[in-house]
Amino acid sequence: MRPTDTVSQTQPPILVTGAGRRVGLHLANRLLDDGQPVIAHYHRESGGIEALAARGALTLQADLAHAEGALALVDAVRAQATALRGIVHNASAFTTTPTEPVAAAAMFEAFFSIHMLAPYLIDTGLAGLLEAGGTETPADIVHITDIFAENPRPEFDIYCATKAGLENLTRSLAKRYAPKIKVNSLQPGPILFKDSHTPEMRQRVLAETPLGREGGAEAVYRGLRALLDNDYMTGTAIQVDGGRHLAG
Ligand SMILES: NC(=O)C1=CN([C@@H]2O[C@H](COP(=O)(O)OP(=O)(O)OC[C@H]3O[C@@H](n4cnc5c(N)ncnc54)[C@H](OP(=O)(O)O)[C@@H]3O)[C@@H](O)[C@H]2O)C=CC1
Ligand SMILES: Nc1nc2c(c(=O)[nH]1)N=C([C@H](O)[C@@H](O)CO)CN2
Repeated sequence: MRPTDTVSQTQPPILVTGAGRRVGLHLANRLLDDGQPVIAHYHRESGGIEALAARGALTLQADLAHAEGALALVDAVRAQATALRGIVHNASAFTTTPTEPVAAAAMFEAFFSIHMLAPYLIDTGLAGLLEAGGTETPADIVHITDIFAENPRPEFDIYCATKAGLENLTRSLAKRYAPKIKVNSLQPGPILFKDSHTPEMRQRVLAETPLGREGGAEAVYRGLRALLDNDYMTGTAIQVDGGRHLAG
């Protein structure tokens, strides 16, 4: 754990996990653009995380593939902040399931930890800071899942199953923490392809997407804003997918 700065006292910060690159980095930067203090969790060092620190974000490293990493992150946040405006669970791993059983088992343990156990330990461990925000507006927990949590793709069965578990935790924690904390999920679709996606793979995905294009990280930020700015939503999900969930 390496805190690199103190947290601004203007208003309670929002913790964003997996903020070192891609969507998580974009969410952290856009929250800072909006004057919202940020605690940026990261896994591996990156230029993006250094830039967030230079913008005043508190940056904290943790490997969420193990419970100890999540528990250490909770301790580090509690040592640096007396209240939180929100938590955005963006950290995730994404790959097809190996055919070899031992490798599949190891992946299941890691994906269960990253997608379910770490969010659960962080949400329950930091609920007191969320409730200490001191305003009438409920604090926010946002779980970033996937449209395929509802209708899985078998080649990604472990990824989809653990994301589905996070969806279910969204509803349990929404019941548990109301009215002081809202708990909702964002279900992205084709937001940002990886370099490993071939042109054929991209074309196949976009052919199943009514709006016909990649959404981009800003589409996820607009979904996050919709949840943060609405004090009458909890236990629900917003699909940010260009309509791909309609593909069946
Ligand atoms: N991109 C897309 O089209 C879609 C994305 N989503 C979801 O949106 C979110 C953001 O997507 P995207 O930016 O593409 O995700 P990425 O896979 O590019 O990044 C996820 C983040 O999680 C971090 N992470 C991975 N493993 C660990 C670990 N063991 N401990 C802690 N952090 C870890 C990564 O850090 P590092 O790289 O340093 O390991 C990275 O910062 C994810 O939850 C994803 O499942 C859902 C559907 C579509
Ligand atoms: N953690 C991640 N989850 C997902 C990613 C990703 O890059 N990282 N990407 C996808 C796919 O691009 C999919 O949405 C389009 O085929 C899904 N989840």
